[in-house]
Amino acid sequence: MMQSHIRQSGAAAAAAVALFSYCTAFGREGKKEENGSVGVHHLVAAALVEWRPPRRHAAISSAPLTSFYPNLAICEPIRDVESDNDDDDDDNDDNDSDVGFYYLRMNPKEVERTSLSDSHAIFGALSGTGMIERYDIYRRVLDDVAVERKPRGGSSRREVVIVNLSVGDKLNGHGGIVHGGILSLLFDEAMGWAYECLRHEDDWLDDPSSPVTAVTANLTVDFRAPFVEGSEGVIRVYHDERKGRKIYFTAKLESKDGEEMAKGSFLAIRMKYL
Ligand SMILES: CCCCCCCCCCCCCCCC(=O)SCCNC(=O)CCNC(=O)[C@H](O)C(C)(C)COP(=O)(O)OP(=O)(O)OC[C@H]1O[C@@H](n2cnc3c(N)ncnc32)[C@H](O)[C@@H]1OP(=O)(O)O
Repeated sequence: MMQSHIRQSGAAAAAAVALFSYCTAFGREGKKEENGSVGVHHLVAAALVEWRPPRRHAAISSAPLTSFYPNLAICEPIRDVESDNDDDDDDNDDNDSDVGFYYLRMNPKEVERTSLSDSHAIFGALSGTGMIERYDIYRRVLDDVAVERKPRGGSSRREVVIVNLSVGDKLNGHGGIVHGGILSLLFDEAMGWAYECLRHEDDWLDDPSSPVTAVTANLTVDFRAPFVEGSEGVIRVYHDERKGRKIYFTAKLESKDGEEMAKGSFLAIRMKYL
């Protein structure tokens, strides 16, 4: 109802830039700039009790609340990125360009695995100043029209999750360059969230009654450019294919300027007994 749509065709990059710019325009403490231009309306999830994401995130994560972790987010209309894209001519758009989506921020504290802050690598031991300073996960949600048009079956490549992240100066390999193992970790986690998001889609699991816990069986990362300490970036995870228990993903890490810093491919396998 209140959701705005980000145009998929030609505007995805703009959306990402807007998302990134917006996320990084505010401090980690979530202070909103005076006279900030984003998000005037908000819906608060009724079930939200303990944790509320800063408004800066809510502004890019408009969502009609669904049964999918219903207490994850405060919802506000997303920023209208179309206004940043005036080159687009509405009259000339074909139907496909009307397909829309928005991003919904996920809350790790709602999830048993990631809420184990003492033992979780990203949200626990390696979280903090100089280390993983930000790891904000957003599920990409299709609007109603897009859902209707979404290809069914196991081989529809699409972006599932993005992660807005920042890494400090204490996780390097070479001086000033973030350790490749750390980047692999960041990729691996992002893929895990993508899997979790997919498996909650009604039509996605061919056999919902079978075990749904998945683990990473294979992870390959190509490092394209040094990700320097103190950098911010965005990981985009794409679901490529599903073959029975095997789920294939690819991902890329983009710098703040949109440069591809690394890309990864993943195979997650649903376990037999968990
Ligand atoms: C909003 C909510 C957010 C939630 C937020 C939480 C998210 C939560 C998500 C969890 C994601 C966590 C993200 C961190 C992910 C880790 O870090 S997990 C930890 C690291 N990974 C592990 O410990 C896995 C260890 N390995 C294993 O347990 C087992 O080898 C596996 C992967 C379960 C496979 O064992 P298996 O089921 O016995 O496999 P098997 O029947 O032999 O083979 C099945 C198929 O897979 C193939 N295969 C098996 N292994 C491989 C391989 N390494 N390479 C290629 N193919 C393979 C086989 O060839 C076979 O293929 P088909 O013949 O069917 O075509």
